[in-house]
Amino acid sequence: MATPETRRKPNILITGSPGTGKSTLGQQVADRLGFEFIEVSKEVRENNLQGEFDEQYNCHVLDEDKLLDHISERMDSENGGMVVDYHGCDLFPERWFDVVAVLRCSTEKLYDRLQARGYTEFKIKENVECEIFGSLLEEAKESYSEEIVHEMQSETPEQMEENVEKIVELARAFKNEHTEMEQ
Ligand SMILES: Nc1ncnc2c1ncn2[C@@H]1O[C@H](COP(=O)(O)OP(=O)(O)O)[C@@H](O)[C@H]1O
Repeated sequence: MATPETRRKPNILITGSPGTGKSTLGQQVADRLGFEFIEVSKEVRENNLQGEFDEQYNCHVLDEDKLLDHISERMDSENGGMVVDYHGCDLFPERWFDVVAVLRCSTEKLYDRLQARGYTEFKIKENVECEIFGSLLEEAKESYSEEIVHEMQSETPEQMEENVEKIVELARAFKNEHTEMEQ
């Protein structure tokens, strides 16, 4: 079972409230680094990892155990090089990640993005509140060592580009540190 000490390439988690830009950023980071991208919502849909239907949210809840089982082989591999995006982070084993990016966005922008997605007022309000309280940042800091948690603003295309660069840099720094240790 790989750990941050033994992994050849870093595993990267991109988290944040829905609509903050996780899947857009995750895909760009994976393309730049040649890493594999696990977009959790897509993985769940394509592999039937849903749990029960939630009437209030009008969607299926995630079956966390099924998801973890489904991705564990890739996440525990010594090779590393996985980019994962999900609007939660305390469900994953801490050993899986070397870099955790938490995306943040103003409530006005987030509201517009979620409305454009066709979310109900109820669901928009829940998600915007989650962002106002900084819930994901807190969850990330509680679940991972603070030095690997990076808060990033994701409101403009320029910030999207900066975030890609920053994560690519962090991934390279991880690789350099590990190569030095091996010498
Ligand atoms: N930094 C940003 N600048 C401009 N638009 C963005 C930014 N981040 C996300 N968006 C836009 O917001 C929408 C939601 O992004 P998405 O990546 O699907 O978010 P998430 O995966 O967090 O739900 C998309 O239309 C995307 O283009």
